[in-house]
Amino acid sequence: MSLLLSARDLRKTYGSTVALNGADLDVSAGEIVAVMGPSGSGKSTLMHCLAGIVRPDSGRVLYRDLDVTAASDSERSALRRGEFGFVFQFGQLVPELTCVENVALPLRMEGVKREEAERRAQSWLERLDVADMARKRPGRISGGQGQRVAVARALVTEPRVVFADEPTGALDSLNGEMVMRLFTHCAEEFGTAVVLVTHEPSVAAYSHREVVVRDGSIRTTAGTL
Ligand SMILES: Nc1ncnc2c1ncn2[C@@H]1O[C@H](COP(=O)(O)OP(=O)(O)OP(=O)(O)O)[C@@H](O)[C@H]1O
Repeated sequence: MSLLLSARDLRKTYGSTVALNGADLDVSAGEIVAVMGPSGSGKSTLMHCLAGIVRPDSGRVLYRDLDVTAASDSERSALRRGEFGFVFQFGQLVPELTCVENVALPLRMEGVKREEAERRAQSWLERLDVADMARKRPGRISGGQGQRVAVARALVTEPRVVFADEPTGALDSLNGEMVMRLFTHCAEEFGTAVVLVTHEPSVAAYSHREVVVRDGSIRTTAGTL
């Protein structure tokens, strides 16, 4: 499978805290990579650098032919909107919008008409077994339901790369498996790459490759591919 993302020697400090200390990672199309490691080791910072949300102090991230680290803010936001999908732990759904409007939002931002965007959003809500929540606002549904709505929103644009920070953290094991099976399906069918941070070995078991971040760099890799 072709290489999509390539990070070399990423370094990032916050004041005197070293968050990344020379991290390297390659991610190919169709690959699910589980990023593991202790709290504070730099996992989220690594993901944010890969996704062009945080600019590293030094080092380089390439997405296909684009140097993400050197790209302008508008190029990076176009990349995030058009090519990437995100599932983060907290604060991801817009509270004033219904669930179906939340899922449709990335499509609306790309100029898709409301009716078509909501039809596509509804079909993803169905795949995640939260179709009944479509007309409710996020404050009226459970944390686990909200997490599945957020997964639907990340996948609705059929992104080339999904970045997911603990995507199954609020889910029971059956729903966690459902989300991981859906990621596996997207990887196999559409060549979607999935970079996910998890502490759960049962979730990491769905990945093709596990990487462990320690003290801001990748320390070990175990491959099953
Ligand atoms: N915006 C920030 N400002 C200051 N320090 C930060 C910031 N983001 C991260 N850090 C620090 O950088 C280090 C790495 O943080 P990061 O969130 O990447 O770790 P993590 O492995 O994702 O942790 P966790 O598993 O607890 O989410 C930590 O010491 C953290 O406190």
